[in-house]
Amino acid sequence: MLELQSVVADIAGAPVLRGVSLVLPPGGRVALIGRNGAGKTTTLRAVMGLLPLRGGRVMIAGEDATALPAHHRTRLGIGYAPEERRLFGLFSVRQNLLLPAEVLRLPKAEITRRLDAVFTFLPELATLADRRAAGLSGGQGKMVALGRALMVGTRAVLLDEPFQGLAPALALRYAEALRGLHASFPDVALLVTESNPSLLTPLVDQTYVIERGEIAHDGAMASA
Ligand SMILES: Nc1ncnc2c1ncn2[C@@H]1O[C@H](COP(=O)(O)OP(=O)(O)OP(=O)(O)O)[C@@H](O)[C@H]1O
Repeated sequence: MLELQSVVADIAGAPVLRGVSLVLPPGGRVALIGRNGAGKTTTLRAVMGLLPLRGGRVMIAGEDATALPAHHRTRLGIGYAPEERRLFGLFSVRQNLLLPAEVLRLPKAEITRRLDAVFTFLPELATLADRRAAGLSGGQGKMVALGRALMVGTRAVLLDEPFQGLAPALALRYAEALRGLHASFPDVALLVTESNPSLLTPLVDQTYVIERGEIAHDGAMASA
């Protein structure tokens, strides 16, 4: 569904990704584990087309997406929840969820269908729907960011360190939601980053370890 082939990228003249290759199969669940600064965020940004590549290719659904602008990648069904959520504070939770689907000019009935599916999957978002995003806790905001990624991520969602800064009870709830993702959205593949492998390994089929911009190790995990 998604494949990085020897992706090389620099930031401010310094090499940050040094030939990263990874495969996210359709409906698969993959973790990208690495210390702070290892290149996890940059890898996800490379998938989304948010930084120029010096080498390599990004394949999405069998198509070479390397030269495609970010909004085209979203249109191919990739939802992205960045680490720092980036919600619109003055907008309600519902408006934040609707926005990316409206930007894609999806038909109204399809947007409603997706919003219903997200509310069924994350009922806490239905409860918060009319609240302004600015008034949410960090953990609530992470849930909204997950829901927002699912509004457009019909093929894959990319979650950047979703557990970072979550209180333990919310981390448990978030992990429970990720465990249920496949049952509710069987076609949606999951690529999730984290610095602490113990949080994610029970939730994924495959894990890649990134160190200083290089994939150091990959292996299949026992399924949850
Ligand atoms: N805007 C920038 N300017 C200069 N260097 C940057 C910039 N953004 C990232 N880097 C560098 O690129 C490298 C990889 O950063 P990246 O954010 O991808 O790491 P990460 O694995 O996601 O870690 P973190 O957990 O800190 O987010 C780091 O060495 C970082 O210092």
